[in-house]
Amino acid sequence: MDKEARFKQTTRSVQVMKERSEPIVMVTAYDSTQAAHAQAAGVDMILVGDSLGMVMLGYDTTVPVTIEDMIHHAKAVRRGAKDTMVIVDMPFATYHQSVADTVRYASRIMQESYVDGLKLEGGIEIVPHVQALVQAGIPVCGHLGLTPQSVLQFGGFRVQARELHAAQKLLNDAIALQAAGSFMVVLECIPSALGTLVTETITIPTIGIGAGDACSGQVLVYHDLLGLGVDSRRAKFVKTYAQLGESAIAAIKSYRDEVKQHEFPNQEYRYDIAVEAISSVKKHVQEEEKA
Ligand SMILES: Nc1nc(=O)c2c([nH]1)NC[C@@H]1CN(c3ccc(C(=O)N[C@@H](CCC(=O)O)C(=O)O)cc3)CN21
Ligand SMILES: CC(C)C(=O)C(=O)O
Ligand SMILES: [Mg+2]
Repeated sequence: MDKEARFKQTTRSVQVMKERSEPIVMVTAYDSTQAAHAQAAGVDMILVGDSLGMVMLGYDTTVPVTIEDMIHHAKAVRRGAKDTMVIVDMPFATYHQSVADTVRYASRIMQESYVDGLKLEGGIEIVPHVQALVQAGIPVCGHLGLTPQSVLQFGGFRVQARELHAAQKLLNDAIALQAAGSFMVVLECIPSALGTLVTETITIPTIGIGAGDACSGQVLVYHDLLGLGVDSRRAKFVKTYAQLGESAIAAIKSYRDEVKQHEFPNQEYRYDIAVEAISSVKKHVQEEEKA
């Protein structure tokens, strides 16, 4: 992999990318190997999403994901992609208590995993928390539209902000997050015309996932874009660029068959020892048994 110094994006450089209409590419990663893949592919930034609860830990939603889970995976991602901007999701209900608690949780993630910023779901309701994090020097990314930590309130993963009032609220939320000092905002699962309107209205970059092509950048979940999932159910916004799940199953089947048929490990995969050495070992064992 390339050892040359790599340009690492910053809050300022992604702002410039929006101004120059240069698309920002983000992908999720949850461990050091996935992070190394993302960095080697040259993405602009990596998200340690709380989607890790669903794709890595087998939960049905992101609600059970803890601060410890996030720090554990964020540390691994940081080790695997030292030269790429890494953003981490604050997990469920860790920025809804006192502002002091929010700063404490956020500081733990920043200082223990050494990442470059945090992402929080929500709009005007969380503005005091966003302001406190920004005051503490933490780069904050917002997240509007389908905010999966509220899936139990939404009654399922569904397209958001299709009605006038909800669309108006989302635009106001984006403006409020920008005013609170956010450097970027993720727009998830909303009509593409609303993604365009938000991107044109605020000056900070927007990162879309199911929010159309006018956003300043795009994000996809690692497992979705690589076709790693066993579950074939996926959102409309997911484009699958490989079928690695099928490849993995086929490879493990081949391994299984070769072991069962005594084909693996053949000579190529074995270690040698001098014939005299092994016969002396045998002799030694036989003498021990007699004694
Ligand atoms: N693998 C994975 N990919 C994701 O993008 C993702 C996660 N997990 N987990 C956390 C959230 C949950 N997300 C989801 C999950 C499901 C839909 C979904 O099924 N959407 C329907 C909407 C149907 C409608 O309202 O009309 C779709 O068909 O797109 C959307 C986003 C996005 N995030
Ligand atoms: C889907 C993205 C935006 C996310 O929040 C996650 O992966 O958790
Ligand atoms: Mg998330």
